Amino acid sequence: MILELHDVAIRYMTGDFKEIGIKEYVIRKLKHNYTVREFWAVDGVNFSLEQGDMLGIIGTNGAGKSTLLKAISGIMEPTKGSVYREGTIAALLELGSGFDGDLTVKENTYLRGAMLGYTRKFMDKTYRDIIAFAELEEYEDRPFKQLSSGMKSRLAFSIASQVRPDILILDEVLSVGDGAFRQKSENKMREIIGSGATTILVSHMLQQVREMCSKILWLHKGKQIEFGDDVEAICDRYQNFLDGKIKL
Ligand SMILES: Nc1ncnc2c1ncn2[C@@H]1O[C@H](COP(=O)(O)OP(=O)(O)OP(=O)(O)O)[C@@H](O)[C@H]1O
Repeated sequence: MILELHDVAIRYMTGDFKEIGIKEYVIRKLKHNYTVREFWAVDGVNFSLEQGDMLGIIGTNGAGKSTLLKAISGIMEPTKGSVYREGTIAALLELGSGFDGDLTVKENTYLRGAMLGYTRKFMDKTYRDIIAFAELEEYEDRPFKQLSSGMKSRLAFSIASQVRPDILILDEVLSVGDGAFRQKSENKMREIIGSGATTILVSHMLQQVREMCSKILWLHKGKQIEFGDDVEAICDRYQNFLDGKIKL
């Protein structure tokens, strides 16, 4: 067992103090219309993964997929339940975030490596491969903010995939970048899966999920509809739901 989620639920508070700021808070308090609404974006998710699994998370917009990934990667604590993970974890969420625009591409690469728990020595050894894979040799001494968004995601993908985490989380990563890079990143993903890493992928491209994943988690409005290794059957039912043949 490399990852286990037990009854995970995540609540967002909307309109609370943190979101609206102090001025608005005081105004609303004085007018007696300060209300905080709670919203459960993820509610009651249970599943576990073994080493080498590739999980595909599917569900329509707002199903809770990205929110769940944040809890899995540790960016967010679940409001209820628990997430147990083993080994190193690298998450490619909101590509390009977590970088410092004013630092160079090289500095950012080392920084990201350190955030993933890798030593300077390891990064010295891996750095050239990271830059070569991202095809950013000409940019290594430029400030990160000068990269195009496609280049930023290439760098993020390259770092996460070259450093070989035990668990790799990808949020729609394979749909960014141009055609040539997409092919290259898909091949890299297969290599990572082949090497025994556990991978989690969120994708709206059902065909990609069918081809690459060994397990499927289907979320709808925060609830877990299905989880299992019968990829074809779950994807078929999800497709039927998308086509309006199944109601939830
Ligand atoms: N910071 C936030 N505060 C309040 N509500 C939020 C916040 N972030 C997300 N939500 C809500 O939580 C729900 C789940 O959002 P999430 O981004 O996890 O969905 P998703 O399945 O990844 O969607 P998509 O496929 O559109 O990317 C949505 O209804 C969204 O509006």
